[in-house]
Amino acid sequence: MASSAPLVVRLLASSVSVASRAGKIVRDVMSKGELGMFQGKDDYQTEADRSAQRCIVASLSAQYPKVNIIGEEDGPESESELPSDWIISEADKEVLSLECPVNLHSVKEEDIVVWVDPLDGTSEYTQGALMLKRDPWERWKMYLTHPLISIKWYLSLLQSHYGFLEHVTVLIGISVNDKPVAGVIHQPYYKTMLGGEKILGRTIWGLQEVGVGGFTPAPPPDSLIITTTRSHSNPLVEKALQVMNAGQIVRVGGAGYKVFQLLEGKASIYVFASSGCKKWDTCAPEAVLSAAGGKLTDILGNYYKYGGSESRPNKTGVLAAVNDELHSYAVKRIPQELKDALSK
Ligand SMILES: Nc1ncnc2c1ncn2[C@@H]1O[C@H](COP(=O)(O)O)[C@@H](OP(=O)(O)O)[C@H]1O
Ligand SMILES: [Mg+2]
Ligand SMILES: [Mg+2]
Ligand SMILES: [Mg+2]
Repeated sequence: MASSAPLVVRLLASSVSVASRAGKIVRDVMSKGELGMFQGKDDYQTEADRSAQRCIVASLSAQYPKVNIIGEEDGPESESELPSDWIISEADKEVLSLECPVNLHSVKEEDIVVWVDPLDGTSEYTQGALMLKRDPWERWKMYLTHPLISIKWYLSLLQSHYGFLEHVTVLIGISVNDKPVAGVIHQPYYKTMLGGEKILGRTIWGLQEVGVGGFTPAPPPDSLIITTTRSHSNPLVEKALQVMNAGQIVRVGGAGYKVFQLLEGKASIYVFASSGCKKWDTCAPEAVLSAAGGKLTDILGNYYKYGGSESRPNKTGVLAAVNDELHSYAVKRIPQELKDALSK
């Protein structure tokens, strides 16, 4: 659909629509039960990661051919043709009607780099699958052959594995001149009940100077609650958590989901003192969080740059907070030797 809205607004509106379609692909791969998992360069990837990325990249590049789109999954190009319903040309109407910030009015396609993480939280996606995939008879056998496992314990295990799927997000971050200015976080397994019917998926978008939509942020918790990785910890990550003096540490998967935790008032600071996250993990979360009044940087307090030639790893970690005050508190608590260890 042709629209006279400025490019950044159109691209954000298209990204909102395509992120939902990618989220459906993620659910469909899980329902088929065959994840096609293999060990990529430095982490696992599944059929859902690959297919969701193909859907996003093909849809956006068809409409915005000169935009530089960088996705996480850079494996060999698939030979198979893309199903036609994976090419999305719709654009979210609410976003299309937004007032574009003045400094973004004249942005051209060549000035934009889009960072795509088709499935953030792959570890949680595969672990969520583990319990769902298992044959019900196999589950009963597991229960019957382990008399020490109570039904209550078993049900809570099942619940917690299914709960991991909520950590999965689809991330599309739009950067202009190195800076994330707009972004989309879509959560394919979020459940809402509408008139007795279960609706899956929700999307939050953020645009610089405009704010966020699709979701209403909640105030931060009264006490200091930190959110961090559940599957990629190491001694430096743990050290940085210890020094925060937090009342509670919540370990969840994915950079996108951790920013949801901040915006839902379930945590106030996100700390990850490790070089494991990449630009596609943080571009959309940074854009959305800053549009909501928060801040995402490395653990030294410096912003990352999102130009196309920047190195992919976020070498000096991630430190994000719901406001500037909590962000500076966290930067000050990180000891110099930890900052030095990551900067090496
Ligand atoms: N040590 C590491 N090696 C590889 N990827 C890492 C990593 N630490 C973090 N990441 C990536 O950063 C994202 C957030 O991690 P976490 O859930 O641990 O906070 C995940 O993205 P993906 O799931 O998209 O690969 C994860 O793979
Ligand atoms: Mg990955
Ligand atoms: Mg990721
Ligand atoms: Mg990913």
